[in-house]
Amino acid sequence: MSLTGKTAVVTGAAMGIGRAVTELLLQHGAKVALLDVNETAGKSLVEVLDKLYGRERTLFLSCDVESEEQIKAAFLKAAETFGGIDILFNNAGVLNEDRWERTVSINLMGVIRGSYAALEHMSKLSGGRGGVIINTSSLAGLGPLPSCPVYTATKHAVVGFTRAMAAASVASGYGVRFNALCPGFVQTDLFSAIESNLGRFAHLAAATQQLAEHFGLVGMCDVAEAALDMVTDETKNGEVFLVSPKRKEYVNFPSFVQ
Ligand SMILES: NC(=O)C1=CN([C@@H]2O[C@H](COP(=O)(O)OP(=O)(O)OC[C@H]3O[C@@H](n4cnc5c(N)ncnc54)[C@H](O)[C@@H]3O)[C@@H](O)[C@H]2O)C=CC1
Ligand SMILES: CCCCCC(=O)/C=C/C=C\C=C\C=C\[C@@H](O)[C@@H](O)CCCC(=O)O
Repeated sequence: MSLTGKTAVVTGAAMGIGRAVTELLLQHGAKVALLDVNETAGKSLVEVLDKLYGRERTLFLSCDVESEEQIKAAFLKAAETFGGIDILFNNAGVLNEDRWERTVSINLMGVIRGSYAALEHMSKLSGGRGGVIINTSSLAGLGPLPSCPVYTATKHAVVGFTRAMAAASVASGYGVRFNALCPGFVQTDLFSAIESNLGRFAHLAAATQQLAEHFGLVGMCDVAEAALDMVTDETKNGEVFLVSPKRKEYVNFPSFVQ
């Protein structure tokens, strides 16, 4: 699928992985609505992107994915400004084992809120053109990170939600593909702040650091390219892309169908 003229919405777009994927989508010709709760970072990023890609191709919208109302308003604004929505990158996420209910609300419920709001614009059943939704999970969505059980649970849940929605979309005729991105450790603010966000598991910080050293850091470009692959390859639906320093591959899950 060519991205020229396509419209994307990216949550958590102001920094880190969301920013990298936003830039790659722009480089490939898409128009991007950048949604983030951090207005300062979002607005200053859009100023930079406007100069590189043109003012008419970017739009910053202040949006907290914990709020269904804010998500709906932002998606409506994006669709009205750009003429529909073709791509959603549900990426906003936090790691905070102390404020674990908020972690569930952002990492899992934010993905659900975003997906359902996007379907109102993207589903062929509601007059949309179809398209693709990519949800950011993690390597912690495939195996446990002992220092952050709630974060691990949200990321496993994102994988399950994505795969079930992919099947539901086919069965319902939405015309929307759903795929999940599972990166290993990436050097971002979320990663740098681990030690202060582990709550009752703070004593496992050193072990997590050792695990990160064992795995190594994934390059931001590799993560963004994996997301792009799942956007542009129209054969990919219900797929999960694992991106670690040693492995860049679609995950094979066991089949329980006889
Ligand atoms: N950094 C890493 O090692 C990995 C990160 N991930 C996932 O990637 C995603 C992005 O994380 P990073 O780029 O590392 O983090 P980051 O902290 O660099 O960026 C996260 C962005 O999301 C925004 N955000 C946070 N809460 C929000 C909310 N309620 N509503 C809207 N925006 C919100 C932040 O303002 C920020 O711009 C997350 O879902 C994270 O769990 C997955 C695997 C590895
Ligand atoms: C605590 C920092 C978290 C930073 C953000 C994040 O999501 C990073 C996750 C990175 C790595 C997670 C690794 C988990 C590893 C093991 O559980 C391992 O068994 C996973 C194996 C998956 C596979 O089948 O290869």
